[in-house]
Amino acid sequence: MASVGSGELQSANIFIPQEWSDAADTISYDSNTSPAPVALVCGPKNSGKTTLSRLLVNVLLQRYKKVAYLDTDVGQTEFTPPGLLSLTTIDKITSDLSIPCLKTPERCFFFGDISSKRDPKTYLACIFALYDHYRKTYLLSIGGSPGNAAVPLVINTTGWVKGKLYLLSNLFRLVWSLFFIYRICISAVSKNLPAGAFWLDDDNGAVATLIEVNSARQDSFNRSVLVQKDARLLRDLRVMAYFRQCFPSDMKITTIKELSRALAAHPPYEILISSIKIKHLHCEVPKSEVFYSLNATIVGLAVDSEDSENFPDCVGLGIVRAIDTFKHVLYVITPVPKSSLQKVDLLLQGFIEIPTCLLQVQGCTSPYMSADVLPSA
Ligand SMILES: Nc1ncnc2c1ncn2[C@@H]1O[C@H](COP(=O)(O)OP(=O)(O)OP(=O)(O)O)[C@@H](O)[C@H]1O
Repeated sequence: MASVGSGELQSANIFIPQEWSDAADTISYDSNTSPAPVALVCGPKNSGKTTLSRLLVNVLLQRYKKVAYLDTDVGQTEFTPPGLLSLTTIDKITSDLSIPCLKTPERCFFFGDISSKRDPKTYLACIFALYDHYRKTYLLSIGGSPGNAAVPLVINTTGWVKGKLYLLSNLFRLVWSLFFIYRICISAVSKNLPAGAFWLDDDNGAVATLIEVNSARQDSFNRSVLVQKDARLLRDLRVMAYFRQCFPSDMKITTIKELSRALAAHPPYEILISSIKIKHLHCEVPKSEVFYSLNATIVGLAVDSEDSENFPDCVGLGIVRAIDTFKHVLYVITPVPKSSLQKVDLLLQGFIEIPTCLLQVQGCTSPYMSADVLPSA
């Protein structure tokens, strides 16, 4: 396959400095080794980790048919709505490095929060389960053979802030087949991750190559800086883009008001309460309050694992539209296809919320969005 360098992969509003290009090309020069490379991108919040990860995926797709992407950034997810930890395979180069797009992950868990803070143990365990899935599917079964059959892995991490070093170090240690660690730095040294292989114990030999690059954005003094973004707004947009998928793409929904009304009018799925389990993550809810807490919220639609050691697979998100306690039925809106929905037997509730802007549309009465639609508890 003819190869173009990473320089040719940049998009209009994204600037790829030479340093980034060279760093990204390293992964493809060294890719003749077996097994396929595993690269992890880390650095401070808003330093460009996601943008660099997308560039790495594009560079790898010039050499490999498929690239796996392990998204550990629950607050700013790449291919899913927020609150999910996922492993996705990609087979097409992204033409615009500045925008995320929704994709159906190969494996996905509902973590149910936008940060690992509340439950770092479960967070790391989910990531390890996803990595293990990658390892068993793509490293062990194919024998790690180089070439088109091999599937490299890019891991994007959550923005590093002081106090979270143990979490990142543990994550690095879990992923034993790491080849490259891309560490993005900014000029304000105190905000950077410690230099060198900070995650290794003294007696643990370093195997991964550490590649340090500066953030691409510079101020007028040529200092590498962070680009602030409105994380909450971006999360709300991802949730709305996700539920927009409930409707055909040619249906005219261009404003929040139109989406809100379309969701209010959308026929929900009926789920018999007796056919599912309900689990609240990160908090305990008294039995008598379970339905009150579920009503008009976002839930993870999951398939309970028979093996209690495993996390339940999540097939997507749903909005609990209403609950009829007399009929023992839950009404759920979701873009998940019926075939996948039939396997769902567990609803997971966390802290992922319906965007306020969707609930506050003029003419709709929150949380039911409009009158005369469905009975509720
Ligand atoms: N090379 C670049 N050229 C232009 N803009 C960039 C570049 N790198 C990052 N940005 C912009 O900076 C902002 C932060 O980038 P990005 O989302 O990649 O950072 P991040 O480190 O992944 O953030 P987070 O810590 O929230 O996960 C975005 O608006 C992005 O478009």
